[in-house]
Amino acid sequence: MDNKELIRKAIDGLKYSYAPYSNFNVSAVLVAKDGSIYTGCNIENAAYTPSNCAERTAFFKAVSEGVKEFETIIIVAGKGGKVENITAPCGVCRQVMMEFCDPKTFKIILAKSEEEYKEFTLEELLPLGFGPGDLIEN
Ligand SMILES: O=c1ccn([C@H]2C[C@H](O)[C@@H](CO)O2)c(=O)[nH]1
Ligand SMILES: [Zn+2]
Repeated sequence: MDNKELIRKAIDGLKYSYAPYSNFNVSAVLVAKDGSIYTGCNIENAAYTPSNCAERTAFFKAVSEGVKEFETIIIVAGKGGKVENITAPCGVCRQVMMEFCDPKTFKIILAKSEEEYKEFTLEELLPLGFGPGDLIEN
């Protein structure tokens, strides 16, 4: 899938976002190195803290199925499912990305539409990140 198709898939996934408290809908499409694709939406909770971001939903779906090498994530978001701006991943999600992705090559695409998007590496969004390499000798 090219970037446009991936962004379309992310926008389509906004309909699954469960966000009755913030009304801020987020959808992510995670592309693994083997070509497989994992979607994710934010899932809120009446107790608030159990809420999960769209990005982590996608990562945890993939890892729970044995997939741990990733190339790209596409993120779209907006109040009431209307995407008006690009939205960057929260710090917790950036840290989860750091666990499984090469900060120099993992691409984070923040999209407003199929035509308008910005692309970053994980390193750009999480400079000097702390990751597995700091604990495990490779
Ligand atoms: O990058 C982001 C930012 C926020 N959220 C979710 C968490 C919560 O459900 C709602 C408002 O913060 O948006 C995400 O899923 N991803
Ligand atoms: Zn997050």
